Amino acid sequence: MATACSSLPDPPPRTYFGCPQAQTRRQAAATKRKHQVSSGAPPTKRRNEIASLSAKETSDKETARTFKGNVHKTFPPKKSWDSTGNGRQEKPCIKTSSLFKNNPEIPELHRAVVKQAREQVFSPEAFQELDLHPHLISTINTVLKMSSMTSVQKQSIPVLLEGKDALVRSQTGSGKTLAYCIPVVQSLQALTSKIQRSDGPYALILVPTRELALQSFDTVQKLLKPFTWIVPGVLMGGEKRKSEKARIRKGINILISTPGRLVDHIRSTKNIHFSRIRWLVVDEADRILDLGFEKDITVILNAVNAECQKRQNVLLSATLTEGVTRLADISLQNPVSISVLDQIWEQPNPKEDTSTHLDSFAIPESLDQHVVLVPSKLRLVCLAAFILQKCKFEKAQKMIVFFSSCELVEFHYTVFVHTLSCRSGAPTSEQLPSASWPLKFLRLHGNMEQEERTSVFYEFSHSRTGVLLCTDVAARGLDLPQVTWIVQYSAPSSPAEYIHRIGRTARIGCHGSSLLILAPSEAEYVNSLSSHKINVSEIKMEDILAVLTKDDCFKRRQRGAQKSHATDSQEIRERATVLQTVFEDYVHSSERMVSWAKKGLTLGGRPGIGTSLCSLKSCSQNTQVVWRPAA
Ligand SMILES: Nc1ncnc2c1ncn2[C@@H]1O[C@H](COP(=O)(O)OP(=O)(O)OP(=O)(O)O)[C@@H](O)[C@H]1O
Repeated sequence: MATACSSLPDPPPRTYFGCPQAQTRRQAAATKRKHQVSSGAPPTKRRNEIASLSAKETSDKETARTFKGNVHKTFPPKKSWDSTGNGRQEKPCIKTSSLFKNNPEIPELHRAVVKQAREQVFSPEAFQELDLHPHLISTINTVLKMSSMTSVQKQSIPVLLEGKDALVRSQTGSGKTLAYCIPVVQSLQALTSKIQRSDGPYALILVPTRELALQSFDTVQKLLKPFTWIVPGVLMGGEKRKSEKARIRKGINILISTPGRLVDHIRSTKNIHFSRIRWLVVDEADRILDLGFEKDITVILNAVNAECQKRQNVLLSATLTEGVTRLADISLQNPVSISVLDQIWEQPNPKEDTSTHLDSFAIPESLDQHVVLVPSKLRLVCLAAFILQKCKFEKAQKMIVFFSSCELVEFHYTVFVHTLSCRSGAPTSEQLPSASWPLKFLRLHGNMEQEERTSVFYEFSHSRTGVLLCTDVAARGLDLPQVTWIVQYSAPSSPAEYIHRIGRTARIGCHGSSLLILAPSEAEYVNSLSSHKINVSEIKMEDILAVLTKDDCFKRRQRGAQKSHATDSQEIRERATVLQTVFEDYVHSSERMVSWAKKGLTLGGRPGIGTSLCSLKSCSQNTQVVWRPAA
């Protein structure tokens, strides 16, 4: 696997945590480093306090308090780093970054259980029952390998085949792409004067991101297999304008584009015209607006209206926001409104405020949603433990982790690749437990070159396992098969964002799960989700960290054959600290990594990352995080 960035330092690859001796050496080095950072040591007063307690007493008390979330105390006494001069050194007691100290209290979560909106994914009807060209039906059956329609397809396709405009709303992963692609292909192949490539666009499909453009293009291309005279094409940022201009000149009949790139061509490409447009489709309308493309959409609508008035318009969205309704008002004419919510939701209770109905989102029934409250300093180890638990100790899991910025993605990707991945050769039995899977990390964000974005997208799509670290670039409509877990490391900016992120799993009736990681001060967010009829159940942080006891890689190394008398929670705490030390050690292996960690912290990060990794001095401060929606 490629390293995160060619400009990054590339220390020798480590297999997991390496051998026990190497681990001890790293712990020692980390300890030494920390001792050298004089400001990182606890103040004298506190050290004296600590010295008056026995190590075990201290640890037990501290662990117990931490897991209750009420921590204001102490640290195991630090042994000095004592060189005897004969080459033997007294190994230090593991020095922690005070991971379990000075953390805010973890509040009890009291959430109201609400009735979630539900949609039936599949309808009993088959595509054969539609009035489609037989070759189109056989392509759906044999190329796409689909026979039954989903509910949204069952409701939308006949309406669109009748020539009406439509506003289509249905949950993530319910098959909206085919709900408009099938009618578009059916109507264009049936035109009496056969379409010529040089005619230019008959259908314009707007999607929010490049990956989604590729995905929709792929679907259209498959459907067009029997209708070779209709040429599809994709325009998206990141590609060479010159080659796009050449393709436009040759002719594209079904044009799929991101709004920004199309506006670019409207302004600068002579040969682009919309005089024959029959279809205008805005897919993922809510995401297009979220990304600030409203102005671009207006430019496109004006350009199309100027050349052609008579066409069919379709707007599709998983969530119905105010913006989508506004966009529907300006772009659709007498639309049919299609929603797949269960009957019970379609007839709102007269006593119920209708605004709650509008703000409620349908979530796939097969999606289990969880939340965990984690103090800032423990977030990184908690995330790592969760990844290990799911993707290393459990079979065939595929996970997406969402971050709020490209810098955070790059930072975590580099740290994880260099500390958790098995990159060089097969792991030895001592390093890894027998029932373990190799960990593969990928990352996807908007600052990557388009070529790499595309290749990561395809690699993750086709892989059965792996962990994709990404920004919301991956939340928008992407269909990444078999994703089993969605983790939100940075809180979403809105409930709609939450829905789109978790919607990358449990698609088309499959089972999936999600985990939202919140700081204790963000606990209120769970009630905000409840108000949108979204239910999450709590997982305790210590249950996630407990996975570290499954693997002796995380065991604190002691001199001689001393027996550990640690309680379970103390053992977990010590192992979390070993893991944290590995991360800190890696970050401190170069100035560049340290400054990168700080950058990640300032550009969209939270104090957790910085306090635990790049600023040992400030980590002794009790950091309270105020929830700010991710940008
Ligand atoms: N009738 C069908 N039978 C089986 N699979 C289907 C059917 N229709 C679509 N699919 C598959 O379901 C998956 C999800 O479809 P699609 O991406 O269109 O969902 P969506 O509703 O647009 O989701 P999102 O709102 O997240 O963009 C795709 O892999 C698609 O191939």
